[in-house]
Amino acid sequence: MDMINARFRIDWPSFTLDVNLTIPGRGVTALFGHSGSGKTTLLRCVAGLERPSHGYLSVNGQIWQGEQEWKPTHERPIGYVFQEASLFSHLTVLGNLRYGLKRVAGSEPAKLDQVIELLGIGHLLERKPDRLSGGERQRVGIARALVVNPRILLMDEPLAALDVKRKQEILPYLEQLHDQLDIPVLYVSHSPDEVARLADHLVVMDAGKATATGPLADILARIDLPIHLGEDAGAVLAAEIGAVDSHWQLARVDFPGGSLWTRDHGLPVGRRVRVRVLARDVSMANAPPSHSSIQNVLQGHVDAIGEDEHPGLALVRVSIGGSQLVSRLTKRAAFDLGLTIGQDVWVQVKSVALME
Ligand SMILES: Nc1ncnc2c1ncn2[C@@H]1O[C@H](COP(=O)(O)OP(=O)(O)OP(=O)(O)O)[C@@H](O)[C@H]1O
Repeated sequence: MDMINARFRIDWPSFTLDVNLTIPGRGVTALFGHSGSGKTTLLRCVAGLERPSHGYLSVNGQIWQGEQEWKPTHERPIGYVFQEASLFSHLTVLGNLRYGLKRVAGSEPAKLDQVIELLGIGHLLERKPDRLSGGERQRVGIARALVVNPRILLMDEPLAALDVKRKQEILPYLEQLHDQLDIPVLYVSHSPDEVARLADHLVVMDAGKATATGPLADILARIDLPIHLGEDAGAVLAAEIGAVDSHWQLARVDFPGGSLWTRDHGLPVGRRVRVRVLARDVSMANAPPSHSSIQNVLQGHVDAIGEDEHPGLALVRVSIGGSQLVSRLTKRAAFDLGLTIGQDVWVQVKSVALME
């Protein structure tokens, strides 16, 4: 089975990286954690830019680092995308992509046309980099990383240097990477929103260690992790558009165990989507609510109770059929409801973010 196995130990005077990871060999794995937790250092180890004293790395069956082996960076088939794309200013976009192609030694280059289409940069090919917006530059940077036909794509906060509008512009292209690329992507981010939209798999980094690793929905629904997300705490559900109410312009998203109504985005019935439900938008009751303007009411049972960042708040995980939602409520409300593990509850969901 396709896998990435990575074991690295680095001892610097003020920082130790010590990880032992198995990551799927396909899809987007986000390396998520606070500043200084070691995300970039881990990415650099995979790229061969750091040489850990103890290390092992195999990427889908190829060993890049072992007891005896060490492949230097230029022999590793990687694509690397940084916060800001450093394009050659004297070359056009096409010139920059062709320059990238020269790096391909021995292996078949990616199909240039496919990469250009994937990133939607066909209309920019004759432009020089100084006539591109930040988001366009970054799309060209990603295309350049892909033309070398890498076996893994490493992305280090590729949206961090962009303003909100540019981020929104580039996110749909990044979302397509899941479906269209058959190589693994390691994506460094400290934005919960980006991670919720883009990642399939999550590695949570804290002080040089990987404190949790697993499928995105499972890790986000864990309420016992040392990394708290504050206002961004919540769950992500894999769902499908189940029905559209064109009169009220609403769409129903179905997920294992239930369904929720949200604004219609014009997506067809049957389309697979992701749904993000923030913990602050989920309230709880121990009887079915009778007079409420909130239409999204689901029945489930409490399966975990944990601490929030704020001492007056609790995080409660509720299991609904095969899915889990997280609710954030005051400890006083939790006490008043007499919440215990296994208790039946009704959750009301005030707002649902639909991600295509
Ligand atoms: N070459 C180096 N020598 C010594 N210490 C280093 C070196 N490179 C990074 N560090 C330290 O290692 C720690 C982890 O840095 P790293 O850049 O991997 O964190 P990060 O999680 O990517 O942070 P950010 O989100 O801010 O980019 C930091 O304390 C940093 O100062």
